[in-house]
Amino acid sequence: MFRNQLNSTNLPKCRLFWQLCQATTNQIQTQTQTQTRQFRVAVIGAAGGIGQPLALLLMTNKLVTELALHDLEATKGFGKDLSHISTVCKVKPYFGEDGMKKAIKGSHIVMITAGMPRKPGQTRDFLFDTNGPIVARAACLVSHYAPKALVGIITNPVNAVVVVAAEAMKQAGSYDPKRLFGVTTLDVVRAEKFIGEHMDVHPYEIRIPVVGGHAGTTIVPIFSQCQPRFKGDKKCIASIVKRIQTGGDEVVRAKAGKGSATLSMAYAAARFTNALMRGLKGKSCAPECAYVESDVTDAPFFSTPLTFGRKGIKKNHGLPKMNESEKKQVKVAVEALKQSAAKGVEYMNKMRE
Ligand SMILES: NC(=O)C1=CN([C@@H]2O[C@H](COP(=O)(O)OP(=O)(O)OC[C@H]3O[C@@H](n4cnc5c(N)ncnc54)[C@H](O)[C@@H]3O)[C@@H](O)[C@H]2O)C=CC1
Ligand SMILES: O=C([O-])CC(=O)C(=O)O
Repeated sequence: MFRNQLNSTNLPKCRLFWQLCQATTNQIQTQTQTQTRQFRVAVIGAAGGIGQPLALLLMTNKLVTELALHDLEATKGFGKDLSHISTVCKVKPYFGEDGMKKAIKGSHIVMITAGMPRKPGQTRDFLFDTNGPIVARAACLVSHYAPKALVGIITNPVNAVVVVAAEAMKQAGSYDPKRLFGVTTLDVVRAEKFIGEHMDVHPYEIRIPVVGGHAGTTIVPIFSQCQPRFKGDKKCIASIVKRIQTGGDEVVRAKAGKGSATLSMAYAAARFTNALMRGLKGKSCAPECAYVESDVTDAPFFSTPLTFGRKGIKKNHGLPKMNESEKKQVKVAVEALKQSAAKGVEYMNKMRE
């Protein structure tokens, strides 16, 4: 409105007055932008295949004020590159062992993508021995240096390393189950894409909960709750469910030894981070599924639709209504997830000994 007034034809034509008005408008716009852009987000593993495009997407998010980029590899080069993008977001590159602590300190959100991706023929579980300790250390540092931060874990195997993170935080003295998330958004993104293609509907219009975990049959898309209503027979549903469950393998095969999903994952992680930030700001956002500690099933961690608030999870919406076939799939997922959780706990108990 103020801007419209300034642009009004009633303004005196005096040049100096006009320049002053313009300067004030710019100042107001800058202040408004600065006031709405207020989160420091740390990306751990930032130089990697997911980390770089995730940093780029976050750089363009109006809610991010500062991006802390950490990797064992140098982040200075691509950090400098990003810092030339004309948004008000500041870029802070960190590297090396000590850098992780500095990147985490003061962050409102910490997205962990550090660790090995799998190769053709490997399961996500194969990565546990390598990635478990990386996630444990990052979680421990969050517990010490940013205990109020919301933490999104992308690193695989999500089903087990999120439990490792929880145990590491408990051992470090500060763990809040409302603030720790295994990022399963890529499963939802894939479901929206594949269903959208099948129904010839824009993927943005598809809403479907994908519950459970993030590996094979632990990924359970609830087609009976798909909106708009899914059009297709049982055989068709089974084939799309299979494609969602093996979407990761599809990409790993196509990349033929050069890693796993990176760009689609960065898109999914940026969407998830945006939902967390909207929650922190007290703004509304459609529920997103994530793998969190819960008592919704017998598995200690389970992905269900969540609404976010200023302290992380505001509401866990629990399991959606399901048909008999979906209930059976959830049962299978729960058994597998109980084992993954036990593996995470056992690992951290051994570390303590
Ligand atoms: N949750 C999900 O849906 C998905 C998870 N992933 C997982 O994300 C992880 C990362 O994948 P990419 O980015 O493709 O791998 P990448 O190998 O391209 O990048 C990983 C980065 O982590 C860094 N790193 C390793 N140890 C570190 C440490 N201790 N501290 C800081 N940085 C460290 C590496 O230097 C590297 O730059 C993998 O475990 C992969 O399986 C991948 C796709 C989807
Ligand atoms: O499959 C992998 O290893 C990476 C991943 O989690 C996915 O693409 O869903």
